[in-house]
Amino acid sequence: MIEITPVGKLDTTLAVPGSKSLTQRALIAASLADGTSRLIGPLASEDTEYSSGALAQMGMDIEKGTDAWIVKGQGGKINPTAEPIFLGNNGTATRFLTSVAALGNSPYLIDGDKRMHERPIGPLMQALQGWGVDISSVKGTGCPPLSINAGGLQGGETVLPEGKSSQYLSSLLLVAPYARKAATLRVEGEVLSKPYVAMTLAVMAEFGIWVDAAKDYSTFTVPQGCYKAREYSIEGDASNASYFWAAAAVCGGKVTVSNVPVPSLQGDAMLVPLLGRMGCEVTREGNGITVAASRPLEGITVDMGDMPDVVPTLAVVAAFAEGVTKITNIAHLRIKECDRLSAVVTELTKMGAKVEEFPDAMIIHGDSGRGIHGAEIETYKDHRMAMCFAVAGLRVPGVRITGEGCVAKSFPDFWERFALLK
Ligand SMILES: O=C(O)C1=C[C@@H](OP(=O)(O)O)[C@@H](O)[C@H](O)C1
Ligand SMILES: C=C(OP(=O)(O)O)C(=O)O
Repeated sequence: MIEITPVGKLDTTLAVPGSKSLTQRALIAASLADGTSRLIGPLASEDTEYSSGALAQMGMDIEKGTDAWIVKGQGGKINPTAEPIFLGNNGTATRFLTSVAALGNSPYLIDGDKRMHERPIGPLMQALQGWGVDISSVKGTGCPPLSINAGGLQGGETVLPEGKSSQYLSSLLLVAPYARKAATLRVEGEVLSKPYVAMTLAVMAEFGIWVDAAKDYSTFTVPQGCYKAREYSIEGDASNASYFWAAAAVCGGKVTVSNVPVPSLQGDAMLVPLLGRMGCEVTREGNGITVAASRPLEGITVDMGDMPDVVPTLAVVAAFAEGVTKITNIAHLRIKECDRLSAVVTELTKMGAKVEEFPDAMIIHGDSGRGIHGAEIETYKDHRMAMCFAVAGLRVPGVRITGEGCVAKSFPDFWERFALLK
C-alpha cells in the first residue's frame, strides 16, 4: 500500500513512456512486414512484455534495446507453438493476436488470466469465422481461452457484429492484408472507441497498407499486401499523461507533458480540451501539452464513448469541481481490467463524493472537493484505478492506494514519475 502526500500548486514538466496502443500496433505491423523495422520509444511494460513474448512465440524476431526495438519481420509467416499463448489481462493483445494466430497453419490456444476469461471476444470470433477461421471459446463463454485451428484467412466479405470493443475491428483490419483474397469488413451497430480504429488505420498506412474506410466505419475494404518495414517513432502515452494533466487541474499550478504531440494519433489526448471546458488553461509548449489551473473548476456533461480509458481520470477531477459532471456512453468500461464504471463510483463514494451509477453513465455531484476525504482505495488489479486515485491523494490527505504494483501493466515507473509532481 502507498499513502499519497498532498501537494500545493504545481510547476512540473515531465515525459511519459511510449503509447501502449501504438507500441502494440507497431509491433504487429513490423512483425508481419517483410524486412527489419526499428521502433523508437516503445513502451516497456507488463502488457507489451506479453504481446512481444507472444509474437516471439509465433516466430517473430524482436530485439529490445533501451530506446528502440529491432523487429525482423517474417512477411506473414506464423510459426506453430505447442504451448498456450498466455496474455495475462492484456485485452488489446488478446484481441489482436487471436487474428495474428489465425494467419498460421496449425492449432493455437489463446489464454489469459481469470479476468481475461470474463472479457468478451465473441464478435471477433464470428467475424473470423466469416473469413473461414476455425475458432471456438473453449468454455463456450464467448471469452478466452480460445482454440484456433488456423489455416489462414480466406478473405472476401465478413461481418463484425456490434460489440463493446473497437479492438475486434482493429484486430481484423491489422491482419486483413494477408488474406488469400481482398477482404471486405461490414460492421454492424455503433463503433465505440473510434479513435483507436483511426489509430489502427494510421499505423497500417504508415507501414504501407492503405484501407478504404467508410466515414461512418460501417465498411472497410482492405487490399492484399505486406507491411513495409521501416523506422517508426512512438508518441508518449496520452492515457498515462492524463494523470499528470489532471494533477494540475486538481491542485492548481501547471504541468507540461513534453512528449504527447499535437495533433496526436491518440484519442485520449482529447482529455485536454475537456479539462479546458472545466476551466483549465491548456496550451502547447514545444512538442508537449501544458494544463494549468488558476480558478475553480466547473462540472461538464460529456459523451466519452470514444475515450474510455480517461473516464476514471475525468471522474476524479470532477469530484473536485463545482457542480454536476455527467459522463455518458461508457458501458464498455465494465469489460476493462475490472468493471471500471462500478469501481470508480465505489471508490469515489468511499472518499465522500456524491456519485450516481447508471448502466452506461455516471453522474458526479462536485462541491469543489469540500466533502472529499482520504480513504483506503481498492484498485481491483487495475492500473488506471491506482493512477487516477493517486491524483485525488495530491489534494486530500489520507488517500492510501492498495495493490499499487498494478501500474506495471502500462507504466512500470509511474510512482517514481508521480513523485516528480511538485
Ligand atoms: O485498441 C486499443 O489499443 C485500445 C482500445 C480501447 O479498448 P476498447 O476498444 O475495448 O474500448 C482501450 O480501452 C484500450 O486500453 C486500448
Ligand atoms: C483497457 C485497457 O487495456 P486492454 O484492453 O488492452 O487490457 C487499458 O489500458 O485501460
